[in-house]
Amino acid sequence: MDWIRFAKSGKDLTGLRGRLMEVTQDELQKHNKREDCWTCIRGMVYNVTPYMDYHPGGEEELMKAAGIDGTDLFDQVHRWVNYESMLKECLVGRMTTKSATASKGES
Ligand code: HEM
Repeated sequence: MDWIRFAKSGKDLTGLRGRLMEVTQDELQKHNKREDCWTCIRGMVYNVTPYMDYHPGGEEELMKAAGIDGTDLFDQVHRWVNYESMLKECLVGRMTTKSATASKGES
């Protein structure tokens, strides 16, 4: 099956059942493994774990952006790729604008 069909198959690709969350830097960094991989592109955080096997550039390349802001890496290779449309079902949420210190102690 190709990625677009897989992504539209109705599976819960983020594990969040469609809910979006505000993602802190700390949280993003935790998801830096092959089996649990998030990356951030232009402020939006995506769970790219299900996309791993489908990425035309391969797993190793995609893993370079694991748990970090992958915008620069992404732009260096393929600025024109429509990731927003491709990864719509993988959207976890937006990076929080709060600084790590400001959000400490908040629940
Ligand atoms: C996270 C979202 C990403 C998406 C949706 C994505 C999507 C794609 C797509 C659609 C292609 C094929 C492009 C084409 O043939 O014109 C591709 C190729 C490639 N991607 Fe990504 N990519 C992502 C992230 C990354 C990152 C972070 C890197 C590097 C660190 C990367 C490295 C590459 C490389 C090296 C190729 C192969 C280029 C080639 O052989 O022609 N990608 N990617």
